Amino acid sequence: MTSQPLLEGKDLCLSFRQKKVLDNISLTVNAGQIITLIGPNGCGKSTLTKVLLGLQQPDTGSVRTQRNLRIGYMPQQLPLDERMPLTVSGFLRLTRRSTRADIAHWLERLNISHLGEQSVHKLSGGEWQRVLLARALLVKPQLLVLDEPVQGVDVQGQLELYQLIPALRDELGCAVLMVSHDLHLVMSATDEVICLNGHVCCSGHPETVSADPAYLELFGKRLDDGIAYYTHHHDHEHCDHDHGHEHTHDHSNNHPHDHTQSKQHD
Ligand SMILES: Nc1ncnc2c1ncn2[C@@H]1O[C@H](COP(=O)(O)OP(=O)(O)OP(=O)(O)O)[C@@H](O)[C@H]1O
Repeated sequence: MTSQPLLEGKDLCLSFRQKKVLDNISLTVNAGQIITLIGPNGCGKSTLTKVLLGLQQPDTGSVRTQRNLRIGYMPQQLPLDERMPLTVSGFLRLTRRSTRADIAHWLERLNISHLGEQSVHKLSGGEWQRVLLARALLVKPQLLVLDEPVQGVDVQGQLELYQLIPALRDELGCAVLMVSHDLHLVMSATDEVICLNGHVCCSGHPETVSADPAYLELFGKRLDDGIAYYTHHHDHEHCDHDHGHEHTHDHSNNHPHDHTQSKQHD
């Protein structure tokens, strides 16, 4: 029996001042799946995310979500009024139906318990990202939507956050839709990649996308320039070689896809 998708966007088009930002994009998010949208700056990743969340109307196309779907959204930016005194715990209590116990749980799970009474205006970029993630988790999401979750986070912190995402998916049984600039950083944390540049350039398992001519056209130059990149070594077995979607992972510890050892410099 196949279950209904959590979310389905069909033939989405959107232009801003005659510039086509979304060009006939369709995508489906199924329960438990981690999907990553990648693409260069300004290619429409955040816009697509907002359209899928119903925060932005498409010109044409449709979005269908499962009834009463609980979505935890971590936006790219959340401007706060600097004049408003607000602690981290106070900020998280603004989330609907959040309890003190849930807040304490997520602060501890994300290793930021020590920040509970700190002013939200005095946090580092990486700390703020974790607070925003805690806020998204407090709604007990069936779908977690993360727009550039590692923005302002140092490289070690980025690796930790990307290792955390599949673990959170397993703990909550939720699906994840996230936005990233860097396929090689996220490839161990994602089941499917959708590479955008207005339209969908290519999509599929991260290994497949990283070798796709359309992906290399967009990102290949970066590798030629000699910037550090990752080689991904599988620690799991694929059941379906043709489609590459079904695979079993070893989730026996908190870091189910620890690929940090495979970092290679060009
Ligand atoms: N509300 C808006 N009005 C006009 N133009 C917009 C609006 N929102 C986004 N754009 C434009 O649409 C394009 C896509 O923006 P979007 O934020 O979706 O890109 P992105 O892929 O998320 O970029 P980045 O990686 O830099 O975050 C950009 O050229 C942006 O300037």
